[in-house]
Amino acid sequence: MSAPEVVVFLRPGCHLCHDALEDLEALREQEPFTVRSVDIERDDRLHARYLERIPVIALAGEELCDFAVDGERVLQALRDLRERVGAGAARRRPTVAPPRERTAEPLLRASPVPVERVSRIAAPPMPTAEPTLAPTPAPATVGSVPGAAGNADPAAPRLGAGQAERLSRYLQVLTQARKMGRATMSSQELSAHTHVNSTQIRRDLSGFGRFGKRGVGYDVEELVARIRGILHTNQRVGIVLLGAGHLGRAIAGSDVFADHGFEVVAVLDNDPAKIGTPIGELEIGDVRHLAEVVREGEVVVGVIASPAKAAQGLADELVEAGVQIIFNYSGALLRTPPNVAVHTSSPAVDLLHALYYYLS
Ligand SMILES: NC(=O)c1ccc[n+]([C@@H]2O[C@H](COP(=O)([O-])OP(=O)(O)OC[C@H]3O[C@@H](n4cnc5c(N)ncnc54)[C@H](O)[C@@H]3O)[C@@H](O)[C@H]2O)c1
Repeated sequence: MSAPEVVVFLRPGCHLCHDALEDLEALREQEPFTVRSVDIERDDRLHARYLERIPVIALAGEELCDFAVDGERVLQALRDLRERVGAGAARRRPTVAPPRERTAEPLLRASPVPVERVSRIAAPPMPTAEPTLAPTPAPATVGSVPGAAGNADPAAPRLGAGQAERLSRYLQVLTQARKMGRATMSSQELSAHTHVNSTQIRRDLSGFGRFGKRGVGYDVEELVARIRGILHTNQRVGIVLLGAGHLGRAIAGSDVFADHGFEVVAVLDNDPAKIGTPIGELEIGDVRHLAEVVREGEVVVGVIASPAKAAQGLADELVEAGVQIIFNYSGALLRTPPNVAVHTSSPAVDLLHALYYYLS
């Protein structure tokens, strides 16, 4: 019997696919088989069918696993196939001519897809420098940072809102890990800290090149740089902080924003007793100079850390000054034009979420 053929549906640049080929190579020490790579990008039907699951590993027309090689499953399927072929050969033994032994059925035999024969398993070309995240349809996209667009990575793909949100969470955890002196982090660990399952994480990061190393994990430094490039936060983003009270002082004195490339260019308040006094490395400015500060400091984000009753007025002034992203700590329900993104921070939200699962 000639060696059965395992088919791997993949695309170039997918590091999970590359890992799968390496894993199959290792399995060949335990069972004899050949490997055929099929590039799904050469066939629309295969692309539509497998894009979200690559690498998909198949044997004799049956899909065995996706995202990664399940070694046990593949070996078992090979053994089963060997037995089936052996039994078939035994049943046909009375025939005069020795039967031509069955080999594994190629999946999608009629497919016109040109396939690449891999006699020795070799890694497919891995253009790791370019992100290959599939662009998501326009309505769910996240706009690039106004005012920082000149610095945006032109090669970075448009991300869906969910993808951008998850990448921001990965970045937050990885940045913290880096601060704590960590050089690597596994996808399982990233999953535990972000509450995103590790398959989703691997899928999100698979277009970023080969950052993960089996048994070692992601290189924290490299991945931080790469995600920041994709999220366009590898450049300075100016912030104006409104309200120099307890919260304003805490923010100004911490690196909560600085860690991610945000620079607090000014802290403004309306209390004459506070104006002109130091806060962090700055001096508290007069909120009446807001428009000027936004213009000269190339401010992109306005952070409201005032009492709720002052928040709408401050939001109006930010919009008037041209700011399109407002980070609202006050909890006030703000009315803003549709082109302005308001993010309201409430520590209670995450707790409410956690409580729901605890109680139900
Ligand atoms: N989301 C969170 O995690 C979180 C945490 C703490 C506080 N908060 C909220 O943040 C806000 C600030 O809390 P705090 O404890 O720092 O309050 P605070 O009273 O200590 O400070 C508020 C500051 O805003 C200034 N201010 C008032 N009106 C202003 C105006 N029109 N323009 C500019 N400055 C003005 C005040 O002079 C004061 O310095 C509150 O709305 C609070 O509920 C949110």
